Amino acid sequence: MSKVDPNKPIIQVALDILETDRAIQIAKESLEGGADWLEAGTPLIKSEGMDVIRKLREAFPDKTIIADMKITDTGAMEVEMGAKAGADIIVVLASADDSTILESVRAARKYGVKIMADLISANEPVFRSMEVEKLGVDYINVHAGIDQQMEGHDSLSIMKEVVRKVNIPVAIAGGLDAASCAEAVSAGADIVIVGGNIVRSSNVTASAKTIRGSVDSPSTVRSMKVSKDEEIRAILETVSTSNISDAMHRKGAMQDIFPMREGKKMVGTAVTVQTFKGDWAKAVEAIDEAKEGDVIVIYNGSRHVAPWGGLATLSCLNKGVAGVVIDGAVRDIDEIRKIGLPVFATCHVPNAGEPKGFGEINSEIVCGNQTVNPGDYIVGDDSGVVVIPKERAYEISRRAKEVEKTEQRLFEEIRRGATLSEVMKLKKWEKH
Ligand SMILES: O=C([C@H](O)CO)[C@H](O)[C@H](O)COP(=O)(O)O
Repeated sequence: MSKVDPNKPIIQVALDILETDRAIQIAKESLEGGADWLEAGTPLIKSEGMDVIRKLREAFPDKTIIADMKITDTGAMEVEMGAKAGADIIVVLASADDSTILESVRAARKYGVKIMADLISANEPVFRSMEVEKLGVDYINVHAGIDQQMEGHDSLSIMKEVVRKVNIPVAIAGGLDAASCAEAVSAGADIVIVGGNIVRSSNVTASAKTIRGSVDSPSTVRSMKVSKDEEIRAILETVSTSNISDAMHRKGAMQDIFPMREGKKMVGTAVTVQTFKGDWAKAVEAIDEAKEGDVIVIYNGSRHVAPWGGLATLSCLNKGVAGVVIDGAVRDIDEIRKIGLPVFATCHVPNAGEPKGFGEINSEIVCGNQTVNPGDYIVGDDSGVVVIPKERAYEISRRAKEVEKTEQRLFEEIRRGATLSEVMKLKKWEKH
């Protein structure tokens, strides 16, 4: 049961933005959507220093402001800094030494502010939550960090245990959306801390309103359980190959592979085919090996003889294959376009070669200068094709989604009249 006000859980919006002026604007839009508390996120504090707390205090004199300083040492000195800059609540890492937490609590009492202990990466988080309560902290935040979220961690199951063990208000953070906010509040969270799903959306006010609705009426929110593969595919359908390449530190794109028909998105898992110039047998046999939702990825290497054409494309359509990628040529381009299956290739040419039978299906290949293994996720769109190694598919798809959300907000700010370099403060962030 909530310890603050069971009928009105608090929405704390985490301003994980790098510039004060953008953070203030996003804070304003979040408040209009029903957010309650404003958090100067750790990246914002690192980028702008304590001045951002002063500016937030100036802009929002009546609002509760949290300084997410994640204090690890010199508790008294840092709490004093946060308090004097205007914060109401200061965040200390629960994994910090007891001496640091005690000093933070003592300083907080002296300056009339509160302490929130963040359980991010704490060993034995449930036990530590009881310890830090005894040390005098005012709030506990059960938190899956952003990097941890990308690998599939969430904080809900731990939070459910923590709320039963402590008597102080409990916050939860870590990639929360409307569904997980509702679940957290139903399980007893007093404060939901939401970053990306509010601050990086193109319509911050509408996103905050959606979260407000789910937090105030959690029983009306439905969540659907899906498999990891379904989750990965669903995310990949919504992001672009450029988002994915950004998420992979600007890697993963196949070279010299182009869509044979634009406007066709392709998402699937690889069936790989190693073929040889002038031989189309293995490429076509791979259609029988492929399952619904697979992408056939072929290395052929010839720009003059095509191992693929219209008949093979139609066979793929019948089997529910998601698309085809060929490091090499295709033919029957008019038929391929009519059939509508996404096909990506180096070029097109009328010659077909012969079905000789050399090569291999489902071994590691290199296609478009990228290594592809069977089962890797392959995404294609008008910009080209990217390969996501299957071992990192969940993480990369989540990171690509974050890239896409960040861009949505940048698009919105550019629509309002700024240029890209202005929004990104490009000069300031050039490498020195
Ligand atoms: O505290 C946070 C993180 O460690 C970066 O500073 C985030 O503010 C917190 O996780 C909430 O953000 P989302 O996970 O994006 O909702």
